[in-house]
Amino acid sequence: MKAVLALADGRIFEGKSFGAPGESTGEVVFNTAMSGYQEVLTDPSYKGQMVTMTYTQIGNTGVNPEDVESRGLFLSGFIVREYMECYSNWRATMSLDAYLKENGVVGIHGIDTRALTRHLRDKGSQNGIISTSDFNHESLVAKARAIPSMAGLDLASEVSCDKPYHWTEGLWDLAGGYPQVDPASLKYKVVAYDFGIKYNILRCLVDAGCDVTVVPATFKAEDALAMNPDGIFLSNGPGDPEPLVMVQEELRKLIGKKPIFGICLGHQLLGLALGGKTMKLPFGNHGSNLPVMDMATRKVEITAQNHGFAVDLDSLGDAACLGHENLNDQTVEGIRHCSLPIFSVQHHPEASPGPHDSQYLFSRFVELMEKNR
Ligand SMILES: NC(=O)CC[C@H](N)C(=O)O
Repeated sequence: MKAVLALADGRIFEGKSFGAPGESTGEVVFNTAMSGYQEVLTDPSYKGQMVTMTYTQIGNTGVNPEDVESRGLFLSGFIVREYMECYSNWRATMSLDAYLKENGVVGIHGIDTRALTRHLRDKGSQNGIISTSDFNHESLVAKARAIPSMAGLDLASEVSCDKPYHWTEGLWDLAGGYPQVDPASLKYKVVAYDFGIKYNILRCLVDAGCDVTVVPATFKAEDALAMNPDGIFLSNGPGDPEPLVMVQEELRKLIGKKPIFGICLGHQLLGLALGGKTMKLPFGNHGSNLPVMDMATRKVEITAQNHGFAVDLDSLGDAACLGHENLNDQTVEGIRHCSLPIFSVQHHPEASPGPHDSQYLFSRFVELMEKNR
């Protein structure tokens, strides 16, 4: 079946349908990870976006029930060069096409994803539409133009959990899969704010010795403090951090009370709570091969990233200093409070998918909690 991708600026890509048929809109972004498409698909931070993979063949390893980063698929479209229906992997239980159909995600394959990526890189991320029913270019472009910009959108509250829950699953290994860890062996009580949290963050926290209670995005600071945690964690999530004003207000009440660690949207919200500003990047960083420097050690790590917004360092004044720097575009990759045990990173130390270079950050959080007990 035919499918068409139309961008708001009028660029058209004609290809074939895979996954669910229908029509879907979102901000089109490119991801440069060479593997891990299932983790990309289940990352809630992609809500409201359509993802194109720069890697050429997608689907080869099928889909399995274990490599999921959340309870579902939140992205609005998936765009690939060559979809491989014939999959092979000992863990696979179904094809990618069947998985996308089952989850209602519209896909398109057989298009020139290199041209699409270069276009987005030169012109910036923009809204688009994939359709398997309307092939009229003008009508499609008009529909793509009608959808709201990602800037200003509060999407985190749509993917957060409804009520608090306890997490005890540790990191996967070949011999035993995902272990259930005895909470009695976990030394540090952590309240993790869920703005669209990825499971592997929770697993990394457990692996570092944290007894984690996940709470909704709207959870009040006083309720978090009443749980007497050793530390507060702020998760990744979709959309623009700026409209989450209530969350920023609650975070302000936590600053100075407990050690805090934030990742991605959590990092951006922390920047805003500290009085800084965030901005939209032209096309952001989405991939698992992005170089970052830890300013404390001046070591370079290769990181997983998925973001379209960034913290503006100058706007923070003396409230925080640069903790990590992105070596590709020199954007703020992390901040560190000058006197309090508070830090955050824009990238993803939990990887999934991606390298594990940054996993030390979970130990850094634990060290802060140990010192401040
Ligand atoms: N992965 C994330 O947490 C993304 C944060 C935010 N939605 C951004 O695009 O920058």
